[in-house]
Amino acid sequence: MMNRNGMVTKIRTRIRTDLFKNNYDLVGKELGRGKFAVVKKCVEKTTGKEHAAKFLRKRRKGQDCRGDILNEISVLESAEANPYVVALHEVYETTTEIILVLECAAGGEIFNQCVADNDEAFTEKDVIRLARQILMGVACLHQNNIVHLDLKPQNILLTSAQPLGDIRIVDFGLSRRVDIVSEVREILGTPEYVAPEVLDYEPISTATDMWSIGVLIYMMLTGESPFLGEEKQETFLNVSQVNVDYSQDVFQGISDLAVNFIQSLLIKNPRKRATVEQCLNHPWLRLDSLHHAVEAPLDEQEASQSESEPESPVPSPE
Ligand SMILES: Cc1cnc(Nc2ccc(CC#N)cc2)nc1Nc1cc(C2CC2)[nH]n1
Repeated sequence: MMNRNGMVTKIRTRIRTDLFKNNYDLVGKELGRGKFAVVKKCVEKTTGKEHAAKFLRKRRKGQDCRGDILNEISVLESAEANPYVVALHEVYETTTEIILVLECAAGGEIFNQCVADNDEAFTEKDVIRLARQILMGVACLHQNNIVHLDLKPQNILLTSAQPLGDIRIVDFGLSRRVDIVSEVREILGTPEYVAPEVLDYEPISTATDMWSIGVLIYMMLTGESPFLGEEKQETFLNVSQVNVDYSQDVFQGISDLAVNFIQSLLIKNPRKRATVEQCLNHPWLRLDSLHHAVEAPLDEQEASQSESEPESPVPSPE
């Protein structure tokens, strides 16, 4: 069943009402905290396996938000077959909260690598591999007519940071089914990463996520947030005017194909933006396979080397 703004309230997962703490021990410090949720690492008593418990308050600002939480669960269920969307293990309910027991991605947020200094920063080859995984996860959502609406470096986790593992897309608290939702009632997401149509209260679509992916890849390659201003208003203006710095200062050592990939996404008109399928076919993502190609004769290698990118780590912000 779907309510007025495209949120599903029917789910397959059994909601347990026995005590979460009978089956799990909470360990270590908090993993994350939002306005209405806190995430803590926990260990399942019967298996010793680590999970992440997301405690979601059912009542927010005096409103019953149980339907929103069931929507998040339903989105996780629809992507359960995709390896790059975080897996849902169990669900518990108390009088005040719903607890999602989720797969634990031990490597944490890619945000930390985006802002890391040189030796821990991503190489372009790392970013190509991780970008492909992000796109395959988002493709699964878009094929189910679901938009994430909060794609940002804090919501892309790693199974392992050293050695660099695989990504997991998390936090479907703002997700919507696009076949129902065409208008945004309030500004969703984080200003630095949201598409112009969200700021202009215009219809959202799968293209709204593609803009955010453009911002994500820009940050993973350069360590800089393309639209971030001193104040929120400046950030909004930068997004609305698509003020992006593609200069050599920011992109030195990064391939032209990578820049072209980002430019195909940071486009104001949503209809002109690349779709997730078009991104998965972009030559930049095949650059990585070039490095494994049979060694070309030296003169061809030097020629191709000028287009493709050296192995140097991407620059961190000054
Ligand atoms: C090691 C770790 C470190 N930092 C975070 N941050 C974080 C980011 C976004 C959200 C927002 C959400 N959802 C919650 C925590 N999550 C971690 N592991 C998780 C976190 C999770 C599931 C998603 C909670 N599995 N493994």
